[in-house]
Amino acid sequence: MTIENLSVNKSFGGWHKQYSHQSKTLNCTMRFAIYLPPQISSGSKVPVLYWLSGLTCTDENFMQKAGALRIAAQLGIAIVAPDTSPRGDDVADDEGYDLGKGAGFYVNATQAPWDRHYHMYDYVVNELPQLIKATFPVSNKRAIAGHSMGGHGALTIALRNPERYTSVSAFSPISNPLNCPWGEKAFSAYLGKDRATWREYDASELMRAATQFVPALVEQGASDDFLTEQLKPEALQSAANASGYPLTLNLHEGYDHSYYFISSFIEGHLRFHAEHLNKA
Ligand SMILES: N[C@@H](CCC(=O)N[C@@H](CS)C(=O)NCC(=O)O)C(=O)O
Repeated sequence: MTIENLSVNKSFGGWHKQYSHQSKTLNCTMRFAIYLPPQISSGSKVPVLYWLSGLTCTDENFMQKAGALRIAAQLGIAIVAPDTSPRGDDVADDEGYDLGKGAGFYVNATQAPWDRHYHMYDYVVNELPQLIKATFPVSNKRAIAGHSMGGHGALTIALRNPERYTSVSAFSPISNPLNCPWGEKAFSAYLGKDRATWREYDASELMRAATQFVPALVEQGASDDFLTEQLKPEALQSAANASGYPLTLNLHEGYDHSYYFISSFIEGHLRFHAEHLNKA
């Protein structure tokens, strides 16, 4: 496992770093970012929050715009931000911003031409955490969070792997991709026509059937342009009610879909994760 360091920036006493590596799972070269808090200087192993970004993003959007690093430094949490899809000239793409590069949807594609590279589910669940553990001073404690498409990714990954994550949170997640245009377009392409195969990537379906619980926190802006057609947090709430899932869903008057919204509430999410990551 060779990885190459691309950048280092000291920030709030810790370090923001970007790396590239050859991913076996995605069959291409990938970039990710990690924030290492100051606590690693004393030889401590720190827990990790994985952040999954939304459509059109790379590893950079969250690290530059969310205002998370000051709080992560205080709390002693590392943050890992992967890219949102496989990358490279030989990777299949689409003209739309909501399919192909920048839009991997955190699934394992089964349909050509996408199945050659688009295995973001396995990358985030298996390969990336193994690489992070082998390379950085991190403990086995892991949490996961994300925005929009990344909120869908974080919720579905935590719901399917409850033993791996202490907590999950999301901003403006695509909560019911089976029943929205973004989800229908991406899942038809990546997973094919059989909608039965889509269910394992739908947060509301998974939450409704859940028997093992990972504490979940969701933030949603009431003035988000995507709220009614694409995001459907009411489907997630009704699923949580059905299974008794420990979901806290907060709706915020006037906030939209942007990083202005995320940066307004990120501190609460980091503190929520710290509380669960620091439990024995
Ligand atoms: N039509 C929009 C949709 C993309 C969008 O809103 N992306 C969100 C995630 S779903 C985002 O985080 N954009 C990058 C940013 O704000 O830094 C665009 O192409 O700009």
